[in-house]
Amino acid sequence: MILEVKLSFSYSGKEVLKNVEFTTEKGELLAIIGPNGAGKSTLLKSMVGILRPTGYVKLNGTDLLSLKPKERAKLITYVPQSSYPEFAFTIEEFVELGTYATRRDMRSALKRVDLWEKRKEQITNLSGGEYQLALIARALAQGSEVILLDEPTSHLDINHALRIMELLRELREERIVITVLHDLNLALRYAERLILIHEGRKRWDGAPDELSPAVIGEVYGINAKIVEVDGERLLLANL
Ligand SMILES: Nc1ncnc2c1ncn2[C@@H]1O[C@H](COP(=O)(O)OP(=O)(O)OP(=O)(O)O)[C@@H](O)[C@H]1O
Repeated sequence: MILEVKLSFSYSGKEVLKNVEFTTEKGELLAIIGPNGAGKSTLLKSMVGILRPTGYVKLNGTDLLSLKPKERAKLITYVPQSSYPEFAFTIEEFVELGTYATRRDMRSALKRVDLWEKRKEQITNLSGGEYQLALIARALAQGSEVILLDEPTSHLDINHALRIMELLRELREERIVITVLHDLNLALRYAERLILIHEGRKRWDGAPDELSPAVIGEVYGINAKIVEVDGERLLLANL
């Protein structure tokens, strides 16, 4: 399974995504990093067809952007940045809603994120972290080959954040998983590949081990240092 992407996008004349090009495959957890306003969400929304970019998103040679929305939705799923649900569904209704999920898909997705026991509860009763897990379960139930996540660990405590990263690492064996991450240390630790976006362009692309503090420092406008602790690379930063 191979995904080839080349995209540009403008918001009413202002180009915010400038010919961003990359290829990824199943088995590689790909993290998109970059400062606020760099174009990361725009990239994901363009890939899933919420926005109408120019370029292509080819899955095994088929351009997903040329498919009808219903057909596209079976192949690529987007987990948005968590915003609080407005309607009082139960968790199981929420996961089934608007997807092609069967009851069996729904059950296995909820079990996978540890929400099966709570399935009869109202979605509005969940904590921020549990709601994020429900969003991910909904995407899993959809069963698409490509899953895009926009900052799945924001608002989460360290325990939930690590659980989600472990889940993504597991999922990347079965699907193409691309996630926007703000937490660079989570990205360094869990991703196998990083793409750094800056001012709408791809600024850097490579393995976390190869990312230099100088590039991070320049793009984020900080003094960055990478130290090694117990074999893991950790980013330290100050202004
Ligand atoms: N609806 C919109 N109309 C006009 N400009 C927009 C719109 N949404 C985003 N932008 C602009 O596009 C650029 C990229 O925004 P985007 O949300 O993709 O950045 P991001 O990297 O995801 O940022 P963050 O990390 O803060 O979520 C920003 O300059 C932003 O102001």
